[in-house]
Amino acid sequence: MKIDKALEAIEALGDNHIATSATTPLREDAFKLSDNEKITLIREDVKHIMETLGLDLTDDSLKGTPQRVAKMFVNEIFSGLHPLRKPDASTFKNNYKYGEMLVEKNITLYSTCEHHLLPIVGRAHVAYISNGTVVGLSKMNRIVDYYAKRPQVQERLTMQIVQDLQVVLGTKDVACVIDAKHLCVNSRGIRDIESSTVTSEFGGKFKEDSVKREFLDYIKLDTTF
Ligand SMILES: Nc1nc2c(ncn2[C@@H]2O[C@H](COP(=O)(O)OP(=O)(O)OP(=O)(O)O)[C@@H](O)[C@H]2O)c(=O)[nH]1
Ligand SMILES: [Zn+2]
Repeated sequence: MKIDKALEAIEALGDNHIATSATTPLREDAFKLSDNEKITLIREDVKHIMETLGLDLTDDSLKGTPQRVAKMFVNEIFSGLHPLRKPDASTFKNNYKYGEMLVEKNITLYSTCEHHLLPIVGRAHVAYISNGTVVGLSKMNRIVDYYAKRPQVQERLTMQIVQDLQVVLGTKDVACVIDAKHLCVNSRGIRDIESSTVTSEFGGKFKEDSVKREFLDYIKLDTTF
């Protein structure tokens, strides 16, 4: 069942290469190799990088690194590239007729900057106003995590979260704010440890000043992460 769903998703991608700017740029053959085949190839690539740097891969502490990094790329930090891993977002009818904004705030976010392959660490805040459908709370955290587990730019990540929830909930009234630190800015290059990046996407009613303000008041950006 899940495989059929994944194949559908892969086909949809195939027809939609250019799509919107919020689509992760993927090759047409992105899912031809199995995860295990990818791990084997990446292991050799990491080994090559380490050897080129002059490291002795017979050392007890280093010898497992290529396999460890390959597994981490495929199964963990870039696992959200695979449509098969998209979370099932259980939805329910809004029988209790809750008509106000729902905010899931301070969602822990770990992603990877696609320019340097260094961590992005921060918080995502997601909100929606139901038009008859509600989604399980944890599913919002899961959707954030799924898109975060890709090489990302923060702008695209923010838009992907909103666009996905708009489909799941059948409404444009969805918003997301992300406040995150990019280690490529904090730990290398300009090495500005204090700066963080805020991005936002406001759909439907969230474009209205009063609704946007209510959401921003709820989340009162907490910069302690
Ligand atoms: N817009 C955007 N830029 C990002 C994001 N993550 C990293 N970057 C930036 O991507 C840019 C890449 O610029 P380059 O000049 O090619 O890279 P670089 O020589 O390593 O640049 P420095 O980081 O300034 O040393 C840098 O300015 C990064 O700060 C992101 O999520 N969104
Ligand atoms: Zn970067």
